[in-house]
Amino acid sequence: MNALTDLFREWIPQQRWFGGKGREWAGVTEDGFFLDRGNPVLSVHRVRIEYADGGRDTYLVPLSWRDQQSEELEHAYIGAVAGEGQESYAYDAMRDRESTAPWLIHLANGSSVGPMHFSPAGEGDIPEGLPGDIVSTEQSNTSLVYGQEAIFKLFRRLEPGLNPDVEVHRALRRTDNEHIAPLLGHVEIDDAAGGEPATVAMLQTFVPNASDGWRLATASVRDLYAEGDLHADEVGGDFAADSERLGAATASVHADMAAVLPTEPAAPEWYATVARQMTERLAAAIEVVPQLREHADGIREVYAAVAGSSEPVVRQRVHGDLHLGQVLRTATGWIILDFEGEPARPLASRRELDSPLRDVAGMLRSFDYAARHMLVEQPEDTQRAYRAQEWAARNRAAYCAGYSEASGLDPCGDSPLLRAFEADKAVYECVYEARNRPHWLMIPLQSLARLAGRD
Ligand SMILES: Nc1ncnc2c1ncn2[C@@H]1O[C@H](COP(=O)(O)OP(=O)(O)O)[C@@H](O)[C@H]1O
Ligand SMILES: O=P(O)(O)O[C@H]1O[C@H](CO)[C@@H](O[C@H]2O[C@H](CO)[C@@H](O)[C@H](O)[C@H]2O)[C@H](O)[C@H]1O
Repeated sequence: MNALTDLFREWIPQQRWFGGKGREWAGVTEDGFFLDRGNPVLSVHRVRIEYADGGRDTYLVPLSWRDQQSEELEHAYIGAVAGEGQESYAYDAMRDRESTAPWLIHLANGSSVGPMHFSPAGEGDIPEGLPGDIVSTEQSNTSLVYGQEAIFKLFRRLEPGLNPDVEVHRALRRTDNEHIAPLLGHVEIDDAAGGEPATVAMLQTFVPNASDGWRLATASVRDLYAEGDLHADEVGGDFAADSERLGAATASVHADMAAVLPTEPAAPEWYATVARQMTERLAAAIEVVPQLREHADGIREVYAAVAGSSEPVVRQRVHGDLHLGQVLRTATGWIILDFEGEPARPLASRRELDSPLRDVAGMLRSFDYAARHMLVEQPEDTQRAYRAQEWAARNRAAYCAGYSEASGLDPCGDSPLLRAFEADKAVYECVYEARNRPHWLMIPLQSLARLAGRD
């Protein structure tokens, strides 16, 4: 019979949200408590993993329990564990609709259950009583949608401190910004050793009838590829007007973040610090993606230009991982989601003040991705590569124009900082792709060749 930790050892590495793929496990321990003793029973487990490389992570895993195996729940089945006198069958509670209601009930009541504390953001706007359905585009976290009204995001990897997604959305509630989805509540868990609590989850208003930017942008790229003789501005699916509106939405959210959260003019030494941090990240990335070595000198030069720069920068809180998959287009405009920053970075660094150009660079990278991801299958098709370049250039320019019009600041002039942020993001993407989608690694690698001036 399995011990729970044996099940976790087998099951967790296969999960999309697990960020330690490829790392050997040296040990695993868990502690759990019951969040709901109804039928099914819902338990929550903190799973502490020690890696052979000396690193550690703690993941949060909610389980639902049945006395008998259920055919209907086969997709969520994890394994059998010896219980008191009989076996119990463990299921992934986020994929078991019948065990999704307690999260909202506890949030509406502002309960504390064991080490877990539920905090509603306002009065009476939590749709308790509805079951939640898992969002199929599961990424670093796991989300449940409750009846098109609210979306509950479970942060899988626990870190001490308030998650920036909760922190920023909570601050932005005061601004009524029309480009974000309002926060409805959040959940924290105490640290067993008496440290700061970790953020476990957040609940947000669900944005109905929306399409994400990645889907829309890639549909536009497909339209362009289908029309062999036309330019990006001549085909039906031109995306430039949307890119421009997206630029304006980004500027509006940046302005409100600066209004309600701290800001600070960059000190002269900030530029050198940023350049050093990016250089260090490159060195670490080369260990994971040796193909980066070929471009390393050029990239270091791009970073060195920042160290000597005096571009005026007011540092502020930023999104930190802005890309087309993080924005939703509704009938009236764009909504920006997911302010938790790059999931692989330590929380403290994701909460640091930064230049808003960090986000602009993220979105510019995303236009590049949208244009080029269909070249992965046809790397030799130079005509398509040319057209991809044309689409990316048109939409990047439109995004910058929208940002500039809304903020009065052109983010995309000849800026060493912007270029370096693009390179830094592409280095991050190389590591991300090598770990998650190796066949897409060529997308950021080719961009780095261009940014580093070798292509
Ligand atoms: N407020 C919302 N309204 C509608 N859909 C949402 C909302 N928040 C997130 N989503 C959907 O859920 C997906 C994952 O959400 P996201 O916050 O980006 O999680 P992750 O951190 O796992 O990437 C998004 O791509 C989006 O399609
Ligand atoms: O949405 P997440 O917070 O999980 O972000 C991670 O996954 C993204 C992939 O979905 C990754 O984004 C990269 O791929 C996108 C296309 O799928 C592309 O639009 C982005 O520009 C590119 O960076 C993101 O970097 C990662 O943090």
